[in-house]
Amino acid sequence: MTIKIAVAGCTGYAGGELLRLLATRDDVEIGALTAKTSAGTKLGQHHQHLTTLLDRDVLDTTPANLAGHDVVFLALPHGASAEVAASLGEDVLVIDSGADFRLESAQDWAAFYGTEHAGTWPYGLPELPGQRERLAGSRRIAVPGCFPTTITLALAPAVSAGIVDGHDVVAVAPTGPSGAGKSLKPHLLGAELMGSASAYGVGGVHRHVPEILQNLRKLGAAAPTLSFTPVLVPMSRGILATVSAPLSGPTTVQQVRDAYASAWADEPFVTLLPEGLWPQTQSVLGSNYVHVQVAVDEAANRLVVVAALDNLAKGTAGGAIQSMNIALGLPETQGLTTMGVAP
Ligand SMILES: NC(=O)C1=CN([C@@H]2O[C@H](COP(=O)(O)OP(=O)(O)OC[C@H]3O[C@@H](n4cnc5c(N)ncnc54)[C@H](OP(=O)(O)O)[C@@H]3O)[C@@H](O)[C@H]2O)C=CC1
Ligand SMILES: CC(=O)N[C@@H](CCC(=O)OP(=O)(O)O)C(=O)O
Repeated sequence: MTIKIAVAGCTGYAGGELLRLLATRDDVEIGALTAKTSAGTKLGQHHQHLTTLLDRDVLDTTPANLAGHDVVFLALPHGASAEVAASLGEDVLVIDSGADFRLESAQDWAAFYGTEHAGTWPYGLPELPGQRERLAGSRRIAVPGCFPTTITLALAPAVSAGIVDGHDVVAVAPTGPSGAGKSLKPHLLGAELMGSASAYGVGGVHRHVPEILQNLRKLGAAAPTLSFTPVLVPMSRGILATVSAPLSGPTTVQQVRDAYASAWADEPFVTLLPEGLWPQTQSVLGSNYVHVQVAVDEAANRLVVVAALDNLAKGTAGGAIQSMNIALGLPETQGLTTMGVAP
């Protein structure tokens, strides 16, 4: 069976990574590639690394251009997905990289995005309890944000096992500018970015806070609280999150390791590193893996977890393809790499 796919938002970073991962698959046919202001250009003008697709035309994002595909990936700015999705048949698998359909609470949506809530689709994080079953056969999938994937997975086994209860979670996460998309932003110009690290979205205002709390509740946390600080650093891709939370009771690091190893024994893309190895962004670049390491800070009585992923791979496009595989009944790992790129 050949799966005919379209990518709306093909000229952006997420669209480019989707195509990098999909173009080499024998079971995938690359159909329409669409955008907005770039319509009428060639894909090679935007993604010179996509060698076999350089001559492909970038079309306008219209219902007619997106018709006739088995899967349509939406890699559009927040707020643009609902209208496009509404024009696609219910039999078409629509996978949205944006935030529009991630949150269950319309109040949270209004508070953090300031527009009308479009709705809620099955959430594309298969590692959450029961989520593979929800994704199987689904025709609408909301891909998680890159920080929510990192921070949720960092804590998931600990919350599920009751090692922490999800209150007073503190997360600090350096990330690269590719997370902000390709459009021009003054604070992302090379001169401002190079050689400097800067916090942003400080004080509980980043829009990923409600999404992470929603995930922690799904893992069993009754009343989770989170203080989250993203930090922009000069590396093109990657997230390295350090997440800590108070221990529920006396716990050794071996007990924590056992809980993580057992929770992830069958997970294809999340792993607890061997003792002594701490996650590095470079080791997961281009791969769909999340690398995790744990420690117990006895003096502070806190669990400390460090997690690394590639925001464009497992954090967006790789996660989207993992969910597509599940939805279509394909092997979950098809077309996704486990090895990073180094040095
Ligand atoms: N970058 C990342 O690491 C992550 C991104 N995401 C999400 O993925 C989505 C895409 O992000 P990203 O690729 O970084 O963004 P970019 O800004 O790099 O790309 C946006 C794309 O959408 C197109 N576009 C913009 N407005 C419209 C519109 N109204 N109709 C049709 N096409 C439009 C642009 O086309 P044109 O060239 O014509 O302007 C471009 O192709 C966002 O919702 C983002 O939040 C999620 C997790 C991580
Ligand atoms: C550096 C930078 O700005 N990163 C982005 C990452 C967001 C993302 O990629 O996820 P969404 O799909 O929810 O936008 C940010 O912090 O908003």
